[in-house]
Amino acid sequence: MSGRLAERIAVVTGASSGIGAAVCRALAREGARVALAARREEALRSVEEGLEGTKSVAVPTDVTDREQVERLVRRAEDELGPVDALVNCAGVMYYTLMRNLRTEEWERTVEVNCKGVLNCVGAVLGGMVERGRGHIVTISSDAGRKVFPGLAVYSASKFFVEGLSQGLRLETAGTGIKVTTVQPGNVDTGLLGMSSDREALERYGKPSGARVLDPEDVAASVVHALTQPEHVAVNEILVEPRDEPV
Ligand SMILES: NC(=O)C1=CN([C@@H]2O[C@H](COP(=O)(O)OP(=O)(O)OC[C@H]3O[C@@H](n4cnc5c(N)ncnc54)[C@H](OP(=O)(O)O)[C@@H]3O)[C@@H](O)[C@H]2O)C=CC1
Ligand SMILES: CC(=O)[C@H](N)C(=O)O
Repeated sequence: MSGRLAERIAVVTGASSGIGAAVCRALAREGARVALAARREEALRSVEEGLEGTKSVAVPTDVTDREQVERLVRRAEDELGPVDALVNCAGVMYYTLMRNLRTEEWERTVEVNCKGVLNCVGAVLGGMVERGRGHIVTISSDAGRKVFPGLAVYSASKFFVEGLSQGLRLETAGTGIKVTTVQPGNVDTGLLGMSSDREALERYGKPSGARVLDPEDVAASVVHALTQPEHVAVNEILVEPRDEPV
């Protein structure tokens, strides 16, 4: 398979829908071998079936479970080869007003968006350092740069991802590893459907009417970061709908 990422091996979480699925398709088109991870097995397999002519493996995984994530990376390495790139797309977003105390949704956000990313980074980092190469890309958000009302916990989780990535980048400089965050504004996916706090949704979750991003627009940013020359690190990409700047 030819392409700018030929023979590169990528693990993509959140691969069963939205941005993660688009990232898998874009990486496969560039020739990468892809390990797809998320919890919904059927959706994962249907994304895998749509990948064009590359080797892939679909591994049902809950990123909040460290053992499952370690198993994912072992499967990827056994079936595809040493992992060159991790793309963290798995995430949840709940519109909640702090005073409405949606504590389960707060906890879920921390579990998936913060601990899930830590579990995935922890599972690939040792191998990348040993091999002297690797790229960790995390789908953060424009909410990782600026807090949105109704999204205090979500924004905080994305600030966590930004802080983690900065620290990782500083500590791994000189080891051959690159660390990128992609910070999308609104993207046309099912992410909004998760909120149960009607008041928060009503106040802050209504679409502006502007044309938002497609998942493929975000996937293109991931491919851009992954296809730079060896000495070039694209550390952050802010990509927003033209008519919704924050
Ligand atoms: N849509 C938007 O406007 C924006 C989205 N983002 C970020 O993009 C990322 C992807 O979201 P998006 O594509 O929009 O939404 P989707 O809801 O389409 O995708 C979320 C993905 O995360 C997976 N996921 C959720 N929980 C877990 C878990 N515990 N373990 C493994 N996988 C999990 C889901 O798979 P499954 O349910 O099968 O486990 C799904 O594949 C998120 O991190 C989000 O914060 C950032 C900015 C804007
Ligand atoms: C703050 C936002 O709504 C952002 N578009 C996101 O979904 O992360």
